[in-house]
Amino acid sequence: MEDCLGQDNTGAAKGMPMQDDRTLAAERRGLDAEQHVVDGLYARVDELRDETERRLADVRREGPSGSPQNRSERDAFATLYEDRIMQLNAVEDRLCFGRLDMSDGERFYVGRIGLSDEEHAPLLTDWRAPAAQAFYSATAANPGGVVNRRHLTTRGRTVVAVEDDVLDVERLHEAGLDEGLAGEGALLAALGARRTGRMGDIVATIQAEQDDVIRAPMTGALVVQGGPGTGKTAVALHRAAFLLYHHREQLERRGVLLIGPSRDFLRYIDHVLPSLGETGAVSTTLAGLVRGVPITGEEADAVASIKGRMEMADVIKAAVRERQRLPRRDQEVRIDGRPVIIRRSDIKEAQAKARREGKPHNEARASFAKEMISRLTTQLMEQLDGLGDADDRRELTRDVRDSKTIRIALNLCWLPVSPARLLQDLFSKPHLLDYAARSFSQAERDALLRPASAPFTEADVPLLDEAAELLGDMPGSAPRERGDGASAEEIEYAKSVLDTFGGDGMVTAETLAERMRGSDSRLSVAERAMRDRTWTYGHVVVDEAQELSPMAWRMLLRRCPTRSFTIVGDVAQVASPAGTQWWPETMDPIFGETWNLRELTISYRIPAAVAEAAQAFATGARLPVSELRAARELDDAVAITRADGADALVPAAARIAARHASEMADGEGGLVAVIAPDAMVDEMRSAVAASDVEGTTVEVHTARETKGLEFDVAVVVEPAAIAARPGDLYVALTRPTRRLEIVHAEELPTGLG
Ligand SMILES: Nc1ncnc2c1ncn2[C@@H]1O[C@H](COP(=O)(O)OP(=O)(O)OP(=O)(O)O)[C@@H](O)[C@H]1O
Repeated sequence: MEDCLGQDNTGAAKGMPMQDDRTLAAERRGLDAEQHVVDGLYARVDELRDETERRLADVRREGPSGSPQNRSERDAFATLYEDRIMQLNAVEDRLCFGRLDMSDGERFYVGRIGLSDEEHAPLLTDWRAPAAQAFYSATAANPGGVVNRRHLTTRGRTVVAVEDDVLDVERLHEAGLDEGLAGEGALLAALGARRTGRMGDIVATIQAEQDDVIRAPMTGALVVQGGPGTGKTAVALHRAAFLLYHHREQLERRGVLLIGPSRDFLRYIDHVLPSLGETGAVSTTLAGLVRGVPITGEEADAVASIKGRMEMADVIKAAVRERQRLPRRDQEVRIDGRPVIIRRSDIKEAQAKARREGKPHNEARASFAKEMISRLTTQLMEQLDGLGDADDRRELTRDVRDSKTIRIALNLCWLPVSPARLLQDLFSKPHLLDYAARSFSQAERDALLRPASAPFTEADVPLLDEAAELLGDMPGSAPRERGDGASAEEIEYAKSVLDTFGGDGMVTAETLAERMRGSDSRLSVAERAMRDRTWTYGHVVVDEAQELSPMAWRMLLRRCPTRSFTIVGDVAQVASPAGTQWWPETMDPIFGETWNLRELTISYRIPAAVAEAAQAFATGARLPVSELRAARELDDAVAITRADGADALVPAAARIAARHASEMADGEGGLVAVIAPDAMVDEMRSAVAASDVEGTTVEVHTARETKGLEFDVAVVVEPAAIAARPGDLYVALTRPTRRLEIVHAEELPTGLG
């Protein structure tokens, strides 16, 4: 151990200059030694991949013959091997990124996945394993048995740098280690990298305050508040990977649901979990949970705000109940010339009976209809003066059921309806709104009114879901596949299969048993979950959670009755009128005592000067900002340009964007975003297209579209207009990793000057 302690990639302990040949030679030796280890690790991955590919080929070669049991067993194994190959491919980049030297002389390497040799001797420790925690949490003051923590930087399969944090001061007489940021060199290199438009994992440089969140227990709800760029999204994703690793049995069966604010955002993060070796999470937007209804409409904030209120649950309930109607009077109908009376009192009793069964409206309709048909048949039987037998009753039942008049009459009393239709009717018919939303003011009801043909909006999503819950499946729809799970016997069998063939920890016996059950069970958890609206997940991760309304939370709670949530957000960035400005106000009613708040305080995205400007604006606008320190200082990180009048604004912004784009095109490339007020976006797009630069993209966005995203350079146009919603401007100002350009014609908002 002695040879490499206290040396960084340049061979020197922190603070020690490397000057002479001896140091350089030691550095070379250090790199060579690590290269040797890393070569061994990649060789093991190759070996495992070859072996799995061989097994997959064997399974495929057997073809579709044999008993159904054999076939489904083979299918299950094929899926298993395919998953494993995918996992081994996904960990290729930066397979190993750290090494820990412990005070008892033990040494181990930390990487994306755990690896062991044929004799099961450990080669690489999974970053999520308890033994790897010290890599993220050890500090000089609290080394936890770590003498040295080494960061390995690799390019492809080559080790290009090593960097040491010496933590045992006694042994090495070394001091001056930073307690807040572990491995600053590796961290700063990661933070300074050009942005690609796709988020990468931070597994090699997770910081102590982030690690605390990632490894927190799974029970209850964990709310993580943090300013822009503090790594909330990164931490949420790494936490999902951590939980999947530690609670594999539970989570593999129920899955993890990840809710993001937009499709663009989901695309931005979609590499992260696979690169951590996890493919079991379902990522979607709230709207994505309501299938088959396009969400394309927009509406005023005031309307969205009303729709987000918890009282809307009662409105939807009343709207559904309104479909169970009582006729004003009895109605006489003739069946084969014989009279029967559809009595108001019978309908009332049959409805009450059907409701008592507790099924959703559409599903309970069958009970209502059955009861009514029985009562009407009894009326006909009575006309036979006691001479009718069971066969007569059966025949009369059929006559009643087949009568169109009766079907129409019963439908009017208990009308099956889809969630979309229910909402369309509710919001387009004033008398329905007056009935269902009677606790609302007249002005609120008027605000909710819209034409029946109006498209659905984001704020309708939780309402559609609420309606779907109360309505259930339409009569005649295909039965849902429920995740009832495999029987104990099937699980036992799967265990013995695993013992024989060796699953290599890739899959639990339960999952394998479910996959072996039949064709549909072979679908992944994600696929099954997405097909079944009533699917409940093992854990739910919510990003940009400050945007969710009380009705949206209600919708998510239904998907995780155990209330195991990771919730990340920033109340200062809230844009939705029904969102959260203060976590306790939203969380207390939902989670009671079972939620915890953690804060992240260091921004890894924005340079210090950008953080200062954004915080000054936010404080002036009285946004509920939390503490924010920037991990990096960069020169010239903020520039302000005053355009010569409103007409000069767009050309000025386009020129600045083009200048940065061309500078970047000369270097490593990168991303430039122009963030403009909604009304200026089209004009800005044409101006930018006209000054397009080869090889670099300049994107034009509204502030809201950039939520959660980041760019090397952000050109924020006319902040005063964006600041109509202060949270939007705060988001816009905090997107750049390198430089913030502010271009304005109007006065700048308070704090930005
Ligand atoms: N420990 C870390 N090591 C390296 N990079 C990090 C670390 N933590 C965060 N980052 C990087 O900082 C950037 C911001 O992270 P992230 O998007 O997760 O922040 P956020 O808190 O969700 O921001 P916002 O509130 O603006 O959505 C990302 O590029 C992320 O990869």
